[in-house]
Amino acid sequence: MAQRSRTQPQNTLQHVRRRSLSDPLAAALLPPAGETAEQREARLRQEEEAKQRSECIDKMLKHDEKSRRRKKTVKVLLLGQSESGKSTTLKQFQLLHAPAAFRQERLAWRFVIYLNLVRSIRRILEAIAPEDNTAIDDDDFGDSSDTASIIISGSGRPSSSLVGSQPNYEHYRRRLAPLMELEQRLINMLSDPVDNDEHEATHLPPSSSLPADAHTLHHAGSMASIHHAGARPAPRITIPTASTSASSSSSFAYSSSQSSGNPFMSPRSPTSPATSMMSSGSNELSVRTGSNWKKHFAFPRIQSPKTPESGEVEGWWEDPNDPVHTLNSCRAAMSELWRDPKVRHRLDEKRIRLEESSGFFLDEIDRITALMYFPTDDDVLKARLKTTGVVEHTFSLAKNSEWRGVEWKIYDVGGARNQRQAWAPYFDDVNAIIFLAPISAFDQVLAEDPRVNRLEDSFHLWKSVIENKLLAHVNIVLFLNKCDLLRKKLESGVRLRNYIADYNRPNDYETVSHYFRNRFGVRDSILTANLKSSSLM
Ligand SMILES: Nc1nc2c(ncn2[C@@H]2O[C@H](COP(=O)(O)OP(=O)(O)OP(=O)(O)O)[C@@H](O)[C@H]2O)c(=O)[nH]1
Ligand SMILES: [Mg+2]
Repeated sequence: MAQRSRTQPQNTLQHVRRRSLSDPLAAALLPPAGETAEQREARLRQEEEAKQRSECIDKMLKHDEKSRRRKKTVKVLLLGQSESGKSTTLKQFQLLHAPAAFRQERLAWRFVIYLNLVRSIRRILEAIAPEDNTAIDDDDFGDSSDTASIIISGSGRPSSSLVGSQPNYEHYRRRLAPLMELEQRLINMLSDPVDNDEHEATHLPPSSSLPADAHTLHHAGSMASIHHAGARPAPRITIPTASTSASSSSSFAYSSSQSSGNPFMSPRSPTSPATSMMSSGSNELSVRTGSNWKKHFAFPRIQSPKTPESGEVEGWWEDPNDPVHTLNSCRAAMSELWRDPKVRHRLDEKRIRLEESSGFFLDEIDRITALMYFPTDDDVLKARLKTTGVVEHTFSLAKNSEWRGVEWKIYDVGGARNQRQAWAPYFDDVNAIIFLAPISAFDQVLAEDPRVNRLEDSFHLWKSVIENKLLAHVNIVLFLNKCDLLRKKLESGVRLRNYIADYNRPNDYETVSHYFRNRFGVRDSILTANLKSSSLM
């Protein structure tokens, strides 16, 4: 055996020498001629060590690659103006992919839903207030600058015939006064849950008073974490505001009081049919909550059974201080108010369509004010809470999904104008952007600036995103959102032609939505270029 092992390398050597005639690499690796037995042994030992080192490196590389694949992260940024539906889209992701966590938090949304309902009631009371005193007393209603979201469209002003002959709604105001006190209490509760730590915001300034770099956030998931707006260095980037960019680049053929060059009809124009356009949520209260608000409210105080002997369930409804009691005691007055034909007529006169506004729960007063009300998935999706700052949500898809092993990070941002400066720092680091444009908003104006049409703002925001060089490598998905509201709006007789003068096609949903699809740039050359550079086309 020993003899064989000594002669075998010589045979191999001869073989290699023969091969080396035609193989330059093999020739370069040939042992030196006249190699002694000791030299050969040392060389073979070195070769063996090198081979082991190489195998070890291969193993490490394979391991690194495996763990890199295991930890692959996809980052998605949700963009769009305020109330475009970003947080709702995120909730839908959560419901689909992390339903257990979503459902665990449902109870926490109870207070947001109550607040939405109370604010709709306040909005009605404001609308039916005597003409010479449209603002409701601060004593009754807290900060009167905070109104619920409303949608107003069409050309109508309140009929002058109503002035002076208004029914007296005083009894509603009297019966519903406890709700106005409750509104403030709910706001305080949401902003200041008892287990908030001292580093989190614990107060609720109206949105108008939020500093431009507001960095306190609310989040919508147990897996959320907070990103302070200033946490990343911002690359140089400009997101033009609609008011500065509207006149120059729009390819929209909107009619207008065109002297300004603004293709959208000005809501202030005396000749515009949009004279009564109002903000969708003027001075909407921004609830600045810390990350603990859901944790605090999500754990129901339910004990079942109440005692070993009884089958009764004990819960929050037995706490006399729970907000549900005030709501429950006002439910009859709320229902009467909402069903009162004169009140509805007044809302129609003022072109206020609360049923299309954010956080609309007026059709479900009885269910929502029930003592044992527990929000459904749909209720949570419908609940409206404005986002301030940027919130990061992390989750993984189901194990059997083709995306298993991939970690998803979704960034939900505030869409109001004073929030948009927080977007840019995320641009250089995301894989995809989902941009939401609510196409039902063609007859609305921004809450932050009632001179700007919401659709116009959305369009210019969209353009500034797709034209942005920093985003040239990013996959951009456009969601034309609130299609259900668009359909309802058109069916109720609101005419797109009144807002886009050279729109001369039918006013049905299919034609209008197709028109918006085109307008939002599926044919846009810049979008095409961006999609090409990101290998999507
Ligand atoms: N009817 C209808 N309502 C929607 C749709 N998408 C969102 N909403 C509602 O619109 C309201 C506003 O949606 P949000 O998701 O809070 O809007 P946002 O873009 O996060 O707004 P900001 O946080 O202010 O930037 C919520 O009450 C949602 O339930 C939709 O497609 N149809
Ligand atoms: Mg939001």
